[in-house]
Amino acid sequence: MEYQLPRLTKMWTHLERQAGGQVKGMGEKQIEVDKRILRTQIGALKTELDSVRQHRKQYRNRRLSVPVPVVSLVGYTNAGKSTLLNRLTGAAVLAEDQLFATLDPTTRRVQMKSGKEFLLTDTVGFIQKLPTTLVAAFRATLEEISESSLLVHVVDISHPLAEKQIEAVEGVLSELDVEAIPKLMVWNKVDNANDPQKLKAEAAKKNVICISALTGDGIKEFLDAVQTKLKESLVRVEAFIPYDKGDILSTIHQIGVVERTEYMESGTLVRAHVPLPLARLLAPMRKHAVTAVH
Ligand SMILES: Nc1nc2c(ncn2[C@@H]2O[C@H](COP(=O)(O)OP(=O)(O)OP(=O)(O)O)[C@@H](O)[C@H]2O)c(=O)[nH]1
Ligand SMILES: [Mg+2]
Repeated sequence: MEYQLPRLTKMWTHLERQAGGQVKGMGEKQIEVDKRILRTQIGALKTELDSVRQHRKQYRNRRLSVPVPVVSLVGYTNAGKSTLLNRLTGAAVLAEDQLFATLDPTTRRVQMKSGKEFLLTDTVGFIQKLPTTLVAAFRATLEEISESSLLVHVVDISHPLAEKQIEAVEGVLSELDVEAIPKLMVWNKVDNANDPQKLKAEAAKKNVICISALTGDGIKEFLDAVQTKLKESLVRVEAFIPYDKGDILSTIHQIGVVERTEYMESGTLVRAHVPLPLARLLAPMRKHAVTAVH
């Protein structure tokens, strides 16, 4: 609509022509009315975007209290992100969690066979040459990408312009300031490719995972790769957990890798590798660790 606004001018000149120049300024008036309607609609949409933004922020804050790593699916529109999310919902490894389902409809909790878990989030698809004003609008839904532990870039490798789409996605990502977040590239729709075997050989060389969200091909490899990447992004912490915070200790065991625990008089001293959100949550207890050691 913002794009349309300054381009309305020429739309009504035919009215004047039809009237044979009798009613000069007729089109002019109509343009003003149209502009007013557009401005009202733009205003309403902006208010709505703001409330979406607020909502998602609340989701994120609530998620922080359950510090499971968040994995975001990003990629060009139509790459198969939503299909992949849904495929995982159907897989045995995934536990649909009511809590999260109500928290955020585009986020699912995935539980691995190892017992580890993560949240998988679907995002809006990217497109080429996104106008700057649109980037701003999308930002509301894309903000949470920047808080993920891992970005999974889903590519429709069967698309003739796959290379260009990859570039476009990387371009948008660079605008979102997420360079520091680990990434995993996934070539989707291998079932649709001319030579799936050749593609898989090529992918193996590039550390890319080949999947078909449609047939389920490669899903196990995908989950393994996510697991490995998440492990690599863990942060080493040492914290003192008081006995009345036993739930935190079990969370550490559940989503982190525990190196050492030492039971002390008033709590447990634990050394572990944990996802960044959990490390943040443990920050106040890490101070205690210093006093406990000395
Ligand atoms: N052949 C084939 N088709 C697939 C595969 N995965 C997804 N599709 C199809 O691709 C189309 C787009 O899938 P979506 O999951 O909606 O794509 P998306 O990335 O979520 O798209 P946006 O939400 O627009 O960004 C659908 O028609 C899917 O059925 C796959 O592995 N193989
Ligand atoms: Mg989608």
